[in-house]
Amino acid sequence: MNQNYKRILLKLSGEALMGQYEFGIDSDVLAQTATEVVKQQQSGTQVALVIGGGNIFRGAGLAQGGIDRVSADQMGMLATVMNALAMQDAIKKQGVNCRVMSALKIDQLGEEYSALKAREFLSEGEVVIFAAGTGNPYFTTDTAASLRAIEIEADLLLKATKVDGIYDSDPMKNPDAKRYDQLGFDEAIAKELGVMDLTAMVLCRENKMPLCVFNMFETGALDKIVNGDKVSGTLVIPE
Ligand SMILES: Nc1ncnc2c1ncn2[C@@H]1O[C@H](COP(=O)(O)OP(=O)(O)O)[C@@H](O)[C@H]1O
Ligand SMILES: O=c1ccn([C@@H]2O[C@H](COP(=O)(O)OP(=O)(O)O)[C@@H](O)[C@H]2O)c(=O)[nH]1
Repeated sequence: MNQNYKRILLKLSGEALMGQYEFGIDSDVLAQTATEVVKQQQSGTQVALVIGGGNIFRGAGLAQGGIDRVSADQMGMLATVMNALAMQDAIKKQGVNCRVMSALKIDQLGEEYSALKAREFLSEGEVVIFAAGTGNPYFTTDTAASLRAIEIEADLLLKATKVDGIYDSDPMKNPDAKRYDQLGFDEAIAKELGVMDLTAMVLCRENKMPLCVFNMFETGALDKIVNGDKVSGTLVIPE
């Protein structure tokens, strides 16, 4: 049993699932990610997931192409449902019960979201994937991840992304950017450090939800973080 975190919420960007492709899902990445999740579940940590949809559709991009923003965001939310179904399958194939709970009603594909039910499923050892973001347009899956982490009373929100933490400026644009090992929400919000959207950050700050940003391609990183071992990543702590 991991001593540090009993229940975690892991946010994966949709783009991370693309792996070597330019669109869609790389089955190797899917299986590797499922293995890391299953490892946590089997060592006694309760794991909930939020997966983005950027590997399929992003509302803002579709809207730029002329689709009404609300419809475009609904398409984005449906993309997160597709990713959730793929991950559910990959986790189940490794012998672990996994449930999709959707913020939009899609009865045949997953059940309607309920925080109380989600907590029960997690307590019973199921992995729970929260699909369709918050269910509302103009939001992101980062915000959905913060909200769900708070609602299910997670001990930690983890954002797995392409970079290995939060820097003082975007490391993809500035090669001299410096990474924080740790910082407070006030500083992250005041400096508008772009790794997570502000709505998500503010929700975490107001509800004292600690956040860890790490590189999802670093094998074993999730395990180390949950066990309190050092990885290159950034911990954002509530003040
Ligand atoms: N201060 C910062 N620290 C770290 N990453 C940042 C920062 N500002 C912007 N970013 C960018 O945020 C991205 C991570 O966010 P993510 O939500 O995974 O990607 P996307 O917004 O493409 O879905 C990184 O690829 C990085 O380029
Ligand atoms: O609460 C939400 C969450 C997501 N989305 C839509 O779903 C898309 C995919 O989510 P996101 O961009 O957060 O995915 P990621 O960048 O993590 O892959 C977004 O662009 C939005 O169009 C939304 O409308 N409401």
